Amino acid sequence: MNVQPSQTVKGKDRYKSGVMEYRKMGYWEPDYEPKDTDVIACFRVTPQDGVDPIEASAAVAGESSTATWTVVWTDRLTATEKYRAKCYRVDPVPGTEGQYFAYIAYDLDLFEPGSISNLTASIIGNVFGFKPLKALRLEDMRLPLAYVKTFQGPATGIVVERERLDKFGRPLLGATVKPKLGLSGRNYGRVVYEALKGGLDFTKDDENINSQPFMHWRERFLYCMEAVAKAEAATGEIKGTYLNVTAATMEDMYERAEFAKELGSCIVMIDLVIGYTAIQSMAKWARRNDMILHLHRAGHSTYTRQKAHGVSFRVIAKWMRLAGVDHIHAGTVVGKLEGDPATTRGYYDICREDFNPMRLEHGVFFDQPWASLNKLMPVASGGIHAGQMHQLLDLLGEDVVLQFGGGTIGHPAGIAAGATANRVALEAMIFARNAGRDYVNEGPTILAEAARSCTPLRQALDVWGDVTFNYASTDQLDFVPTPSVAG
Ligand SMILES: O=C(COP(=O)(O)O)[C@H](O)[C@H](O)COP(=O)(O)O
Ligand SMILES: [Mg+2]
Repeated sequence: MNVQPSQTVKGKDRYKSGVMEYRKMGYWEPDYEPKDTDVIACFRVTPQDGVDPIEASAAVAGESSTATWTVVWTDRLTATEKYRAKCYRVDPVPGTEGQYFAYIAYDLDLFEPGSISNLTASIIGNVFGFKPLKALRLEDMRLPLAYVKTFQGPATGIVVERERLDKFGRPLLGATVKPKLGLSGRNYGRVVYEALKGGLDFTKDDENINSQPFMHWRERFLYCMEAVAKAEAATGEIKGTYLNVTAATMEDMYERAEFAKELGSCIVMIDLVIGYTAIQSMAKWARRNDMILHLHRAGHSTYTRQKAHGVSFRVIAKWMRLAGVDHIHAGTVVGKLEGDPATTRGYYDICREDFNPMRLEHGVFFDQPWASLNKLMPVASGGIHAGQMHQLLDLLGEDVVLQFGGGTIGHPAGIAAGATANRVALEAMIFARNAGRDYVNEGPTILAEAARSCTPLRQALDVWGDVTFNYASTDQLDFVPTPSVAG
């Protein structure tokens, strides 16, 4: 592919009525140097057959900022050179035919401060349906410091969460109550009590538990908080249960969250499907009310999982850190759901670092400052069990919630035994790590040693020790971008 110089039409020809290619309208500017205050997006563009990649990329810049399909004279009433997004670099995706990484810079004034809805209405607004493109994926974004500063960020943050829970030096342990649907409030509360008493720090509602005929929300909240209080009394530890306040309206969500607070809960939960504005509203509520806010990423795989089309989860993670949730499901690598190790590592870094350096090997395309926004606790959940503890600690680190739903509740000796197995496995692994042992390679031995004096752990290893989910990932990093060939 040849380098194409700027083709922006200058002078009065630029505003002559009619259709003009996007690259001629000023949306392809290979000499443009992004400003520190620009928002930058990297898209994976798959043009239709016969469509020039530079023109396709310029069109993405145009349609996600100021352009329409034809020249409009009203551009001249604005500072159009400033407001036009500029595609300044296009690289072929190495090893993949017909796909290109397009880098686009947006002036900060195009965005309302502190609004994910406004940001996304531009960046992923119309452009994903644009006919000359076969597919489009938002791979990553660089959010400038000046913009990051306009967001609240995580309501509580990892440091304060640990202080409130009085738990340090190890991952937190949780479990999703199963079955997902159908339990009555009283039976549900029993699961919560058993799991917390057995050694977990948290239990949680599943993404689709709201207020159904078999258990209305108040019933669930009452039984769950009774279970938390009893488990705290029995163990002397602080416990929590993520009460899912997801509902049809903001008013309903506030009502549920207020009730959770009234009952003494330290945490509430929402689902990603409630939408960006609702998430930001709940984050502000959580900050005002000293609550931890857990986000389940329900629905994300509909647009994050396919490499060629949609939005990478690393971008969703960035948006959610800005939006202000405290927990986010970010993948397990070894569990039942999609999670390439290198890609997942990138997500975890986005949640937990104060500054993300560009790390192409983890899919992170840009340096990203976080301006001291609180850190976001990643949550690993989905088909994990005690036999993987060494791998989980190695892959995911210490600031993470490990959630074993089936891997607690499905234990042959019952829920409390399942929780104990997980707690003992975790503490044995942390102890081995802190004692300087090679816990990754010796992991199975360390677990077997611990299981000698812990029957629940032995039973868990007997049942699940060999369970793995080995499938090809659909969202692997297939590239280390080479220097630009067009820009
Ligand atoms: O119910 C579960 C896990 O249950 P279990 O522990 O029984 O498998 C969660 O909804 C998923 O993990 C979400 O996935 P993700 O965390 O990837 O968003
Ligand atoms: Mg679930």
